[in-house]
Amino acid sequence: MPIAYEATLAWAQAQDAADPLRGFRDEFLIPPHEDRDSHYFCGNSLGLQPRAVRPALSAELDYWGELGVEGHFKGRLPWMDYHEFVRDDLAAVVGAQPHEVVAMNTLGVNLHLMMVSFYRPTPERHAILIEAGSFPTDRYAVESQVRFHGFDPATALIELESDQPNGTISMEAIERALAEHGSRIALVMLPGIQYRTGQAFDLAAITRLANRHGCMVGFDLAHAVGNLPLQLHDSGADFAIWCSYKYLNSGPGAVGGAFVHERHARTTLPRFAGWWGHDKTTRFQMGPQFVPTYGADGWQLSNPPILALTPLRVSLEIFRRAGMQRLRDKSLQLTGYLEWLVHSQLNDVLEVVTPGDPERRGAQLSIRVLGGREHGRSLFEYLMEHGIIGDWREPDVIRISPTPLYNRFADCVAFAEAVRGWASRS
Ligand SMILES: Cc1ncc(COP(=O)(O)O)c(C=O)c1O
Ligand SMILES: Nc1ccccc1C(=O)C[C@H](N)C(=O)O
Repeated sequence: MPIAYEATLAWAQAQDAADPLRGFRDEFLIPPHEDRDSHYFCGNSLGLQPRAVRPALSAELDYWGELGVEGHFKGRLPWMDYHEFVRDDLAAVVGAQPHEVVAMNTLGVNLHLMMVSFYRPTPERHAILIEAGSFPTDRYAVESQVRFHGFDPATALIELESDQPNGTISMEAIERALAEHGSRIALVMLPGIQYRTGQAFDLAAITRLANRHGCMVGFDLAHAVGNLPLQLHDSGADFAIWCSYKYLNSGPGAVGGAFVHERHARTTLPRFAGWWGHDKTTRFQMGPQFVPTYGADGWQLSNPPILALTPLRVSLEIFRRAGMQRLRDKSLQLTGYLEWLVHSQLNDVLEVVTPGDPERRGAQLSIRVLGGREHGRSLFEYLMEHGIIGDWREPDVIRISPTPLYNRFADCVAFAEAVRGWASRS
């Protein structure tokens, strides 16, 4: 049953007190503003630090200090197999089989590595479908891959234009693009959640459509991982990639991730190879012949950065305890409340860009200030000065993302009060 929202701090605090996930907030360091906690709505850009990260890092440094090279084989979690210690929890977060996921590299690097295998252009079929206004890395990566294969981005890059209010894209638009260009599209490469609009896409429906036209399908899940419960295996996508510094709270520049569907686990498609992708039972025979490990692990190049994987391991333990579905349930309430506050209290100054249907969004609301960009910048700066931490995306959007692990209903009230303070300033 929908909750009857109220705009008061007392009501919000009562919700926070009754929240079954409320204890998780204490597991994070909340950046202070003056002498209090800030209202941190920027988990869509850089998630907060779990308190358990520092001691876990310290433990690895101790192993290194005490064991040296022996740390690869000894210690509580020997470094040799370290990426495997995050595998099951990562698979649970993205809805995959454990051998379909690997934590490695960073998002942009993984996007390129995946395209090496899954963008196999031919003269007849060499186009890539991507959304117009995509995150720059995605645009640069697909364009550079097209050029790398000797094709011309002017014809080989098909950018899906928004056909709905506020820059969002309907399934019908995707259907139309595939009906028109499907036979020449080699790869459909779309986001799980679009970074600027906050729109969530139906991965399974897109994959079904694309497969009907014989296209490979990959998803950039930077803004979806740890935000929406995903079912990557069931979606049927060929691959997906993501970063871990947003909702996964694994720290600036954290180790990213990749999903490769089980049907490609033994693929003979080309890939860029390195020794950590080689079958681990024979890796140390040091032979010249590359024999890829079954599954996503076979795309690894290097032995993993242990100090960088540690925060991911710690963070994923938190996700295991919280559970993606419980996080999503709270997220629906929190973001629904924030949206309700904007619509009912602030509609003279703000409009929400993100779709109103909760199934078509995650935690993030992209908000536009009525009256134009300068008003938007002014509100954004006012919010930051008052300890309401969101982010600004050109040309005119403020992104506010209440995350269920550490945000409270009371944060949403603080946001609304700050907007009112800005609107009524002299
Ligand atoms: C959608 C999207 N793609 C790509 C990137 C770039 O990722 P990285 O710098 O980790 O390669 C980001 C932001 O980090 C992003 O939001
Ligand atoms: N790494 C950063 C460093 C500085 C400022 C932003 C970022 C981001 O990651 C932004 C994020 N990807 C976004 O969706 O805008």
